[in-house]
Amino acid sequence: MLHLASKSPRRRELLRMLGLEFGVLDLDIPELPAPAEPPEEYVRRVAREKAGAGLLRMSGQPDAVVLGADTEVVLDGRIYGKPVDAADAAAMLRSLSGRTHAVISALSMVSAGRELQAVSVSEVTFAAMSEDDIAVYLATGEWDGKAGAYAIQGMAQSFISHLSGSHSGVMGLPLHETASLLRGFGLFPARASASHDGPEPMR
Ligand SMILES: Cc1cn([C@H]2C[C@H](O)[C@@H](COP(=O)(O)OP(=O)(O)OP(=O)(O)O)O2)c(=O)[nH]c1=O
Repeated sequence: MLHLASKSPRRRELLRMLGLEFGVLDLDIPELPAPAEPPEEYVRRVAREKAGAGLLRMSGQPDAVVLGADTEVVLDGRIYGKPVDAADAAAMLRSLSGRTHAVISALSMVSAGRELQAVSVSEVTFAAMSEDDIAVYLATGEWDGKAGAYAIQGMAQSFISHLSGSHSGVMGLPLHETASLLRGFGLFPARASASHDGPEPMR
């Protein structure tokens, strides 16, 4: 049985699109880069820690397969995680304004004795944002809980002028790579008996 080790409603919605049945594990994994830790290594490490903690939680079930994911925004080698408050979000948006940044999403899929990993890197270009634009965006609240203080699945599309890469990857769960890992575990495509409620609206 597949379990998604994530509190993120976006990851749940995206994984549902692949038509599999899965459980959800609510875990709290500390997210803090080590000094001088390269961004991609950090994102991989956190995804692996989430999956590993999920597997530990499922230790009574030897056939459990657990998926963990992590997403960070990276600009000039600096990692932008989830903003702590609106002022932090404003500072992030000012830094991203008028520039192209990377969004790195890492996946780790584990079972007892096996791990597969994948990484999706996308490039996102922001148009220049005025202080007014930033204030309007902050008022939507969309930035809360999102790496880099924006959500590509929402109003942020009004200032994203270019995306090169994976839309689902920027949202937190790159579905092409997820499907590849699931194939590696013999879980994709889903058997016809798996129920599929269909995608729900993005938030
Ligand atoms: C850049 C971007 C990020 N995000 C979200 C995806 C992730 O949920 C979040 C990055 O934080 P993460 O730490 O990757 O994930 P999370 O804390 O939300 O959930 P969990 O650790 O329990 O799996 O930012 C968007 O929804 N849209 C975007 O455009």
